[in-house]
Amino acid sequence: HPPNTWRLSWTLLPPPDSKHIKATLEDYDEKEKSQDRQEKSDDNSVVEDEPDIKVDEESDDDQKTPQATPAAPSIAVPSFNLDSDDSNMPEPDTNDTLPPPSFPAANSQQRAMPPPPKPVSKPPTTASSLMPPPSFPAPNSAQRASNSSSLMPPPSRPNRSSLGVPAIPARQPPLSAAAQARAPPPRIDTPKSSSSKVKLAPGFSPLDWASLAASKNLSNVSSFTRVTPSMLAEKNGRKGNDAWSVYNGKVYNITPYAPFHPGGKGELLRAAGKDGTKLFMEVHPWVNWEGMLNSCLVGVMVSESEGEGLDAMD
Ligand code: HEM
Repeated sequence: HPPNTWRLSWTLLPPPDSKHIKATLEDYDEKEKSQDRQEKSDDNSVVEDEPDIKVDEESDDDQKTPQATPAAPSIAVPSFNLDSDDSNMPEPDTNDTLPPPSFPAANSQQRAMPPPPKPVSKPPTTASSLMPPPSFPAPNSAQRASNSSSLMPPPSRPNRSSLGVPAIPARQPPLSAAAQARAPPPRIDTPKSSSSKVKLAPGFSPLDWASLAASKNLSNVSSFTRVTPSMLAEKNGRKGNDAWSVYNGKVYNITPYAPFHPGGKGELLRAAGKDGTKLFMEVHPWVNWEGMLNSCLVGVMVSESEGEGLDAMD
């Protein structure tokens, strides 16, 4: 870095003086000529002196760009010299001074390696340099030169049927507008209500039945009865007779309950005069018939002989 005083000396330079510049230039030319003569005499060469090109300095003196000349600074500028014997500066110990480090290190392997090979051909600088990179493996690679069968094809998709997955039916091409107009409207299957409940008449709701059944005995028999199959068959709800049904061995008079049956009177009377346990359990095994029909209990189912015997005993 130049000393800061340089900047100062430039600012303190006197204004350019054409006479001073001219004198300096002439002095410089004289010195150069004397040097040339000295060199030529030393070489003993036969080369003739080059003709001096004379420039009419007087004519275009005013048009020349003023040149600055070194001038002595008006103030004392301290000078520094690395070679100077400065007692204030610490003397470098030449024994401890190491040569500047070089890279790579002298004992490294990298230094022993040969320089990288120079590219054979210059990289293209035209539009071809914008081409996509070469495919992999390279066309001249050993991998490509070897048997191409070593490159396995991608695995095929597993057969859906082998995985136990039902095959998806192929899509049909969309119908044209005319075909759509001719075609019947798409059938939208509304989910059929699985309920077969009937609309009960007012005053025949389950709550109405509960209150009625709790109020009185609806069996229409004077006492607990042993019902034989022949007796049961007569109570089928026809000809003004009550309808009796057997559920799990117990005989119930189902006639008072018929208008309250959510599944309808007809459904209930299918079991009239019979054992309705199987039908009942097929439709609604969760229904607690014992609690609902307690007031309708007639008796228990007995065999024909048992009924007779009991009657005889009575
Ligand atoms: C005395 C005996 C019976 C009693 C106490 C009884 C009672 C009931 C009750 C409480 C329901 C409503 C069930 C619910 O909402 O989940 C019902 C529904 C029904 N019951 Fe009975 N039932 C009897 C006998 C029968 C018999 C013998 C049949 C048929 C042969 C039958 C056919 C039906 C049907 C079809 C429904 C409509 C089920 C539905 O769609 O939700 N019931 N019954």
